[in-house]
Amino acid sequence: MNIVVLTGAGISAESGIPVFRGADGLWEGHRVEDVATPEGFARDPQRVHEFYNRRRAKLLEVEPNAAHRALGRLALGWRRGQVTVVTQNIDDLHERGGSPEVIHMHGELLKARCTHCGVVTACREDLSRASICASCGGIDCLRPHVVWFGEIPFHLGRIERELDRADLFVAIGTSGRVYPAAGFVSAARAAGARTLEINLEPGGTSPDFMEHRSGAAGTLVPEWVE
Ligand SMILES: CC(C)NC(=O)[C@H](Cc1c[nH]c2ccccc12)NC(=O)[C@H](CCCC/N=C(/NCCC(=O)O)S[C@H]1O[C@H](COP(=O)(O)OP(=O)(O)OC[C@H]2O[C@@H](n3cnc4c(N)ncnc43)[C@H](O)[C@@H]2O)[C@@H](O)[C@H]1O)NC(=O)OCc1ccccc1
Ligand SMILES: [Zn+2]
Repeated sequence: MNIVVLTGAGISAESGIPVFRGADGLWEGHRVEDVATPEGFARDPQRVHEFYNRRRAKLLEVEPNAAHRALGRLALGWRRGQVTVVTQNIDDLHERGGSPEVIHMHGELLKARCTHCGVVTACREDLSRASICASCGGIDCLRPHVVWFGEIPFHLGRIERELDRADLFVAIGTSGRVYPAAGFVSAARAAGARTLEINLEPGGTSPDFMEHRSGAAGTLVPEWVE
């Protein structure tokens, strides 16, 4: 039985990472166009660096929660097939929670990419226009290694293959508003998978979920895994 798990900001909420939508959401006070698009970065790179520097500093302060750890146990203990964790999150809490392999379809906050030579490097400190690329020596050329709106997500081929052979698709803590991730449940269902949603909100985010469990991921995910 192959399981594909898709996670969103809701799985990291109980670790103290703000979600995107809603009061005190990440998008509060920031126009997506300004901080999460290539055009916004071209217009005002310093504003975008500050937006991601704050999130990076916050990430280094927080810990994975019971939901991250439960998925880590599942992936390490599952003998009846494959467990594939696909996340829209750019934090490293799945890895710190014990997940051996995580597909970051929207990139990773603790990595920077050079817009000159394309080299991706680890990044745990603030980025700015004065940052220097360790590979080509370029300056004012590093950007967060994340996928912005209008950019093609990473690993789509691999993800489509895993969705095709999934027997169970589980979405945890995602509002299902951003594509192509929001379309994965329909693809999995069309491939014959059972589909389960775990989300704080009662109403399902898509008619393609056969089962919906409403509650906090930190409580429901360990229950589901056990
Ligand atoms: C807004 C939307 C309509 N726009 C899109 O979908 C666009 C495409 C598009 C444009 N116009 C359209 C019109 C119609 C359809 C699509 C489009 N998509 C793109 O641009 C994508 C790129 C999108 C990626 C952008 N980058 C992100 N992140 C990285 C950066 C960063 O993080 O700064 S998106 C970012 O926002 C999304 C936020 O959603 P969630 O994670 O779900 O978070 P949210 O706050 O919304 O919800 C939290 C949920 O958790 C629940 N919850 C809260 N607490 C808990 C709790 N404790 N327990 C359980 N659940 C909980 C809540 O109830 C809630 O449901 C995530 O994807 C996240 O990664 N690229 C692309 O399409 O390229 C072409 C292409 C595509 C395929 C093939 C070829 C070409
Ligand atoms: Zn470079």
